Amino acid sequence: MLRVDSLEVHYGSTHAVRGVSFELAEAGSLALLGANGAGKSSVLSALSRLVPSTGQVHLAGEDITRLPAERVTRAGLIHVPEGRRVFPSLSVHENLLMGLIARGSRSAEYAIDDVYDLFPPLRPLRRRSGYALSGGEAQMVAVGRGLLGAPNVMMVDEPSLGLSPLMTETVAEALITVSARTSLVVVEQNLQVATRICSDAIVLRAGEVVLRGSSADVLGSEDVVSSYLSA
Ligand SMILES: Nc1ncnc2c1ncn2[C@@H]1O[C@H](COP(=O)(O)OP(=O)(O)OP(=O)(O)O)[C@@H](O)[C@H]1O
Repeated sequence: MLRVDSLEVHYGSTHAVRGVSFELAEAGSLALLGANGAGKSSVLSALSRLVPSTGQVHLAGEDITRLPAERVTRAGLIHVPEGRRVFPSLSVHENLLMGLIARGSRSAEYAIDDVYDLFPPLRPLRRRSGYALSGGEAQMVAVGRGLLGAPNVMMVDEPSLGLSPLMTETVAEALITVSARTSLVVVEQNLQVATRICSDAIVLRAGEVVLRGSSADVLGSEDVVSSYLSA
């Protein structure tokens, strides 16, 4: 579903992503792990064309390497960014509907009611403004908005960041449900959460892939600990 070859990102003299390659099968799920500054978010930003990069990216067989950001989204590579980016002056319901713009003419995978079923706490909040949401509520809206964009692949950056253990659990359970029918790439600092959501994982250190395998194997590896301790 997604094939990434030899991805490179430079910010001036900082070489943030160094030759990263991976493949994600249909309905596959991949965690991108690593210490602060390892390059995880830069991989997602490069794939969604928010930062310049070199390398090749294929989505569902289509070469999307040179497409501008909005066409990448319309092709179905949907980025749920760190910090959620919920529109403060729109209601929960309106924020969710914004996801439909990304869907374009592709057929719907999820209806808005599916999103409320996935995140029941959002139902009574449908008229509440974005600015009045808690971090967890905003994260549910951000993921729901992504799903309404009919993702071929949804990339979720730090879903548990700043959330309570209970809210982390709600979001993780929802993403596990989503992973049964939607391909996922998840950047996550919380190793346990990431490896529960995703069947496979890669570990980045200083922009390079240093470990890849099933989530169980990666979690059991001693290298993963050292990767987290040394950026
Ligand atoms: N816009 C930018 N301009 C310059 N340097 C950047 C920019 N964004 C990231 N970097 C640098 O690129 C490297 C990789 O950062 P990135 O945010 O991709 O890492 P990360 O693994 O996602 O880290 P974190 O978990 O802290 O978000 C870091 O050295 C960071 O300082």
